[in-house]
Amino acid sequence: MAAPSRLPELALLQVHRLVKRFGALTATDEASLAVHAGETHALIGPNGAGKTTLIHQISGALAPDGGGLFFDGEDVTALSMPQRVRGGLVRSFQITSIYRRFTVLDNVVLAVLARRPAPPSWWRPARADEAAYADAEAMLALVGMTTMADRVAGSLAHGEQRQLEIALALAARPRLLLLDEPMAGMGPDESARMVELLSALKAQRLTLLLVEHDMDAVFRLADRVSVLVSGRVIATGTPDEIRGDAAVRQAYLGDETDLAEEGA
Ligand SMILES: Nc1ncnc2c1ncn2[C@@H]1O[C@H](COP(=O)(O)OP(=O)(O)OP(=O)(O)O)[C@@H](O)[C@H]1O
Repeated sequence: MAAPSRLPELALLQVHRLVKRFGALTATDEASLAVHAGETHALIGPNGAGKTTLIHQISGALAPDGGGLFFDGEDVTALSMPQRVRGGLVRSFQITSIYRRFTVLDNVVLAVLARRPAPPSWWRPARADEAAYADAEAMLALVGMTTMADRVAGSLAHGEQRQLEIALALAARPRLLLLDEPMAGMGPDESARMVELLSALKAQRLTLLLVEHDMDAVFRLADRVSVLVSGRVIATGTPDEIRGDAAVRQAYLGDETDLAEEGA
């Protein structure tokens, strides 16, 4: 038998010909995508292209109508969201359980304790669990919130809350972190801080799949970019390859200058 001309692509996450229909609308139309371990992969596309719908299927919030999802080689298509989270496939900003009257640090400690299947010391005050506090402090350091540890979560500004949400997601020990529009609703200063935070995660080689409209951030952060148009991935490549791709430029006609100028 002849040897294959190419080894199959090794991916941490493989999205294979995924289909999602809403009535007559095909929101995900045989979309395929591979996210490699350790990379920052951005998913971009015009409004209504199906980015959020695709992320929801990857996280397990929505069941696809066809195709499959493979995480670290395992078919996870039929797994529930909690099962995926336990396996390390975690979406940030799905966690709405910020306890507004608790401190920032206590919020992260609770998230650290929650990931333990059966904590042996569940009946002891959380303060007693030094390891959980050490873990939580390390996560706050990673998201740049060490100096905010003792603040009440309800007093945080919008951008700071999103930083905290990333710390909470990190507490689940993700192997792949899905980020749906992390800069949404942020001003320039908050966006710059979020880019810094994501750069820190990238430096740790955490695998990231990022949906973002801020092209400047996308082209600065991403190792590879996939472009979704009408539910289909029409191109995947490095930021330079994507910027020069004729089909992508065509799809982004209205935003062409954005693509050409940002991150250049
Ligand atoms: N629950 C739903 N029921 C019906 N149609 C839906 C539903 N969710 C999304 N859609 C439709 O599916 C298509 C893709 O939507 P989606 O929100 O995934 O796109 P998007 O690329 O994330 O858009 P945006 O960039 O504007 O956030 C749109 O036409 C949208 O109206």
